[in-house]
Amino acid sequence: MNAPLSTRLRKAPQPGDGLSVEGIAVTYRNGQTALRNTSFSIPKGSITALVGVNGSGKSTLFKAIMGFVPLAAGRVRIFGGPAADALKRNAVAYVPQSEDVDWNFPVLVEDVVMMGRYGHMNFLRMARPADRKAVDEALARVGMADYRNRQIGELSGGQKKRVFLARALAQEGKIILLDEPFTGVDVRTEEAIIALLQALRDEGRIMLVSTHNLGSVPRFCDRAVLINRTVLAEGPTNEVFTHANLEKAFGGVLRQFILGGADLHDDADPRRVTVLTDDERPFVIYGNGEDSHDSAGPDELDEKK
Ligand SMILES: Nc1ncnc2c1ncn2[C@@H]1O[C@H](COP(=O)(O)OP(=O)(O)OP(=O)(O)O)[C@@H](O)[C@H]1O
Repeated sequence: MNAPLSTRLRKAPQPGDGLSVEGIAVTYRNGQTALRNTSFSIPKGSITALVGVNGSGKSTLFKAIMGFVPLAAGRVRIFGGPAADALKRNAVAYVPQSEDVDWNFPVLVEDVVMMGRYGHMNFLRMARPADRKAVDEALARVGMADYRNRQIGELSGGQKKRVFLARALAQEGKIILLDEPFTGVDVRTEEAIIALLQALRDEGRIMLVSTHNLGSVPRFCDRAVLINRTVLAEGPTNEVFTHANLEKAFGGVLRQFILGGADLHDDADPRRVTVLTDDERPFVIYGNGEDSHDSAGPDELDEKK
């Protein structure tokens, strides 16, 4: 027998229970307004893509959630309370863009991951057995245990990303913000990171991932937020990731290829294949018109013909 409606409604994860960004604005000291009236919310146990052109405010949004930049308006709520409380509890982990990290700083891989434990330590920052265990587990989980005594600057781009992910895991962040985790990463590492994010989602964590790899988004992200200085569209990926919305988000920046008619079919089938890309991994749409959002990875294309 079905549970009463009230019980089912209570159990369904609600966006307000997770991360909620409510009408925020960020203006930098040089007068540049990077975000205005920006609102969206995402529930626990989900992966959300943050998508927008260069300079659309993705990194600024992460910094606003982390409290690194002041809000000129609005507020961020986490698990129904003020973001500052969740930040104090180390509930939010941030994996920055590679360009934002000084890789020449002489520090070992295990020390980088131990930094994730700082918030759990007292002011003397003396690592306890529980901290060392968390570091060991985090390194093992990203497949970097063998590199623990290497200098971080000696690693490849993909290995560095995995170490920073390990730092977020060691922190035991319930919300993990990842700024372009796939840039400069080979396909195998990308797959490994995606598998890890999916496992973390199944543990009930929230991941917000900025990416330019449009083709990957429908494959592993439950939701998407399209931004350009404000939110253009947000919600479940299959509703948000439409041709019309991507056009709105990217304007003339996207490269677009359309295949249809005799190039695609040997009958009068009106359906077309549209490939949108701003990066190496394109987003492929198959359907009748502008509003179709029947997406497929490039390798699925043959089956759809
Ligand atoms: N520290 C800063 N001081 C002044 N302006 C800034 C600062 N950081 C970013 N901006 C400006 O804010 C806007 C948004 O930048 P942001 O880095 O958030 O974009 P982004 O979407 O992350 O871009 P990308 O995809 O290139 O990483 C840009 O116009 C940028 O020039």
